[in-house]
Amino acid sequence: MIDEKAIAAAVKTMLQAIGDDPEREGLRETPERVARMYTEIFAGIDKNPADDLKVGYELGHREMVILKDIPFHSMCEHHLLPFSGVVHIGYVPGTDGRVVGISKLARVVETVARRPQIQERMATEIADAIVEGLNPDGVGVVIAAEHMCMTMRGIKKPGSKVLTSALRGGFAKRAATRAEFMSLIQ
Ligand SMILES: Nc1nc2c(ncn2[C@@H]2O[C@H](COP(=O)(O)OP(=O)(O)OP(=O)(O)O)[C@@H](O)[C@H]2O)c(=O)[nH]1
Ligand SMILES: [Zn+2]
Repeated sequence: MIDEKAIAAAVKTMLQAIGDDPEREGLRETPERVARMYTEIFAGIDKNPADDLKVGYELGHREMVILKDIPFHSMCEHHLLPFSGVVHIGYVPGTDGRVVGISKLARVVETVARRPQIQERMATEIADAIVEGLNPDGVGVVIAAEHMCMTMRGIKKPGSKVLTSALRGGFAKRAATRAEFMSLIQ
């Protein structure tokens, strides 16, 4: 449960600590506003992303399904600055041929993005949620993102892209499955 009062108090302390005046007109409502925003952008903390996959269909489909270029914004847990980009997800249904509504894959992305994150773990959590929720033959996740902590501060390398992946089941075991996925998401 997100404690908006505690967030607002902390933001007020931080504004004072950077030497600004939290009582000046422009900042007076900022602590509460940031608290409401945190409730929105960290809404995935207590959720199990596999729950997003409960509504499925046994279509008997046994070929690869891909949803690519799913846009997301998340917050890097090191600096609490955004990192943003796209996720590509592919899976091959299991022996029951169970598939989910395509939007449910994007819901999994939303759930894991709305936590303090690192990009590697985000890929892992998406892949593991699909394994748990769908029991597929295999799943592949590739994420390409730009990190504000590397563009607006620190090393300042705008345009540099971080790529991470997580492969499970047939995507990890079979080079041909992996190659099919990688060529389709290009
Ligand atoms: N592996 C990984 N690293 C990340 C991610 N997001 C941010 N980082 C890195 O986290 C690291 C934190 O490094 P520190 O040395 O503790 O912090 P810092 O002094 O602010 O580091 P600089 O960014 O190099 O200035 C940095 O190298 C960031 O680039 C991510 O999603 N995955
Ligand atoms: Zn960072």
